[in-house]
Amino acid sequence: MSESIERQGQSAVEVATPTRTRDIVKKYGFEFKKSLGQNFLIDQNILHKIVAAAELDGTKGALEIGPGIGALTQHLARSAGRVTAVEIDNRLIPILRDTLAGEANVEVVHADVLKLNLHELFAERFEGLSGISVVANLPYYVTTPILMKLLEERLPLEHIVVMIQKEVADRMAAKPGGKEYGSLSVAVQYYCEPSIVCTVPHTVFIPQPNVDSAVIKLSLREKPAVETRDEAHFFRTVQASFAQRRKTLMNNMSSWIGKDHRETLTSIMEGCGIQPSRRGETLSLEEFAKLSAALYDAGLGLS
Ligand SMILES: C[S@@+](CC[C@H](N)C(=O)[O-])C[C@H]1O[C@@H](n2cnc3c(N)ncnc32)[C@H](O)[C@@H]1O
Repeated sequence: MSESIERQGQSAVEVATPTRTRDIVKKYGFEFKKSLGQNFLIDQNILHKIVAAAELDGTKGALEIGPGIGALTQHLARSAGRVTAVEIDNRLIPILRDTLAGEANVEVVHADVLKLNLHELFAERFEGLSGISVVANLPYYVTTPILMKLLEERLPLEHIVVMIQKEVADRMAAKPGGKEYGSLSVAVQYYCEPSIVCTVPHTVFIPQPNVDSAVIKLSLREKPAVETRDEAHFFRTVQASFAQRRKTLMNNMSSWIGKDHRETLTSIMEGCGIQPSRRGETLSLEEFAKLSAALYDAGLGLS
């Protein structure tokens, strides 16, 4: 269900102002769908910050997920060599045809990004460019599945700069020791170096969401932050360590591996320099990697 629209020239009118956005919405009789996370940005300042963080230039490609009526797309078109914007809502396709009428380097693809073969899309759209980044104001209901798809599919990305719910951004960037640090922090930091670009009040959207937002920049590492014996085992170890946050590492590990292995687990943890009485939320990525490798070598938690 993919449909492409190539554009010619340069559009002059900014989409992301309160008046222009309201005019477009009225002109097309567009009704926002909460179920698709439709909150459109109306603040030029924030758009400039998002685009600046992505470090684009004419040799780079940008993938936008969910262009809406084209507020961010316009800015990307001016900064990147090529832009591909993937939008799920067919009612927005004719609107984008108008608002992006001037942008020669933009292609709109009508699809659900979660169902799209992004490797194929990248080969078709971004071949020959010097780098590709994802830049988006993400629909909040699918933020984590979208980001995990981008990371787990090992797409050749430089940066992911996305507006997401502030609470989720804080969890992604959290360091060990706090209540925000969890398996999402470990998964994101395994693949990327995260930094919060700015926090964003709910007043810069139409309609306004119920939560505050943040722009987070995830710079992809050349190789994962830690070495693992087996990646899937590493992530299973992390999941198990956070299974019940109030429990000690020992209790979480023995629920996963089996109560009859408590002695072995004690000596494995101590061998890694990790006190069994610690909680999962205090372990660094390096410690999770050490623990996973030792369990793996002992044949524990393999399936
Ligand atoms: C938060 S709005 C952002 C709109 C625009 N980029 C802006 O900043 O004003 C999220 C957009 O993602 C689209 N969307 C939601 N789920 C999607 C999916 N699975 N694949 C592609 N686009 C999706 C929505 O229709 C909406 O246009």
